Amino acid sequence: IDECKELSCGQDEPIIRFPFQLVNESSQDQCLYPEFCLYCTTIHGYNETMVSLPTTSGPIKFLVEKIDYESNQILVWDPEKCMATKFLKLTTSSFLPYRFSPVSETTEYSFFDCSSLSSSKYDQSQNRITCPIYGSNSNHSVFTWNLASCIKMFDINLPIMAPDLTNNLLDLSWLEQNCTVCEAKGMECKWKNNGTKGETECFGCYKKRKTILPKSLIYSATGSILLGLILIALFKIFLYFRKKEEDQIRVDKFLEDYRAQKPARFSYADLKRITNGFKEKLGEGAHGTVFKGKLSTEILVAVKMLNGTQGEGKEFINEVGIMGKIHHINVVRLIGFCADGIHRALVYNLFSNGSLQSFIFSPDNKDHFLGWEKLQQIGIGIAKGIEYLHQGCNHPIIHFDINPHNVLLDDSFTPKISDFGLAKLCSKNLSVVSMTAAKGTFGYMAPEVLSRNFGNVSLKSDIYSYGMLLLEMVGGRKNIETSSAENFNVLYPEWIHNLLEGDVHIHIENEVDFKIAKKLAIVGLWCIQWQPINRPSIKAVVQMLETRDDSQLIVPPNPFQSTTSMTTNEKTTLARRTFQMEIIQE
Ligand SMILES: Nc1ncnc2c1ncn2[C@@H]1O[C@H](COP(=O)(O)OP(=O)(O)OP(=O)(O)O)[C@@H](O)[C@H]1O
Repeated sequence: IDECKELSCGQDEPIIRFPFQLVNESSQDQCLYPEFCLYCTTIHGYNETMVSLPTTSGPIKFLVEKIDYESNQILVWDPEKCMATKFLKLTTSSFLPYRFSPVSETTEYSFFDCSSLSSSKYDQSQNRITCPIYGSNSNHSVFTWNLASCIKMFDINLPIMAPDLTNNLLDLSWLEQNCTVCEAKGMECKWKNNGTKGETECFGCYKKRKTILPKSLIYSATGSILLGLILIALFKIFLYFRKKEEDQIRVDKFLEDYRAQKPARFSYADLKRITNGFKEKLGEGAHGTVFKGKLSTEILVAVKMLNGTQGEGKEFINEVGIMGKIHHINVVRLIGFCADGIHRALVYNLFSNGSLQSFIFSPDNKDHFLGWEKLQQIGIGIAKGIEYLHQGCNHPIIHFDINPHNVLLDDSFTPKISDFGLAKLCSKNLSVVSMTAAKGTFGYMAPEVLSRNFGNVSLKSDIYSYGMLLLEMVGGRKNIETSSAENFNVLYPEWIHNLLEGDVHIHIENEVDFKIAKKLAIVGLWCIQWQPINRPSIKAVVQMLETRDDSQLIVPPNPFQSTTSMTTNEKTTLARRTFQMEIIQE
């Protein structure tokens, strides 16, 4: 827009901007604020800037010599070379928004009437009086200007700056126009078109100001940018190599961890060192002796030295093969193994509390009984371990030897299933397993493992063993000791049935505890159903144990119901008969 252009009447003429407005001399009606309207004219072939001040005693024209927008001052020159006359006019009329530029000290001015002088003498170029009225600073000598023929009119003291009256120059100030609102918006002011006089409006000039930067600044800016780019590049290179290094560390760590998942192989000499010469014996099982060992100050281990008389070591290979693949919180982790000549050993984490067997006590035995809450947690833990073996691995694993000896307890009594010597890997969808020999621990073995008359060997065989373990935990006695070796399997569950019917008295005061005991017993009874098909899956077992709604738990049919009128001896005979059914060899 026009207001944004830098206007002037010529090369050396003052720049015209707000509050001034440049108009054509002929079209003064465009003037929005006449006192601030400037126009261009030519005098003696020179471009000049003119202002016409509309005073009360008529308009007075001046040439504009200089405009100082900082101090709001305008220096004007009288083209008629009669500044004294115009000065007197101005002193006697209002010429707002201008005023004389004030000074701190008053100055005395003397005025002379020189109208009697011939016009030829009004020649300033020859130091002659140029006007009928002459005004001068009183200090000036009257002889300088040949004032002898003039009549002194008067002297006045004015606190204004008019030292150049004789030079036709006059300094005027204009009242500052309020432009703060526009400036606050980063815009500029102009007189409002069609508005009342003095009304302003804002406008924006978006032209780019041409700025010439010093060379040193350009060099230092370029240098800084280059330095910045080099630093960024170096930082990126550093990040790249650090990321690469981190990746390598991650891969190494992964490989290390991956290797750690596999059981390590120990020599016999290693085991001797680890166990401090097989010094501390933890226990003894059918397949070997277990010793305490130390891998490091933090890792304590149990080293199970297998009996050397174990033929081709099939069970050993089996256990290493299976254990190396499985990792679950409720399954013992195999740390390593030893196959060094005739020596074979398995190395596990050490579980300070030993096997569950040593924690099965009657609730009446207040000193040793673990409490029903803890028993329930242990029961659930074992079930989850079995669930992992049955359903969580690549191939379902049947343990075949779930019993309290093969459940170890860590510091916080988390159960860990161990002893995989008899475990068997099954193909994924096969729930029926071929068995060439019935093996396991007497008392926990499912009937079908013993005799094919009871059905096929399957995952349900572990459920049976688990059921017996649960019932043993509830009864607080070791089932194989219940009665004679012949009737243990029959009498014990019957005892539990009687417990559920309230016949056999176990002292449980607490309602919550009673519910837990009842739940464990009911689940145990379902697990030891004679027909594998009637036993729940391990998933269902976990669900039943974890349910809070025990109203859903139904006591399974009592396989001994029809014999309620029999004496214990008669039941034992029946049971023996049942057990004496023919074992079908595969
Ligand atoms: N990792 C272990 N941490 C602590 N004690 C253990 C560990 N492994 C075994 N034991 C102890 O050693 C005993 C013997 O264990 P082992 O597994 O050899 O025999 P078992 O399970 O009792 O019998 P079998 O080997 O005939 O099944 C256990 O009863 C237990 O007290």
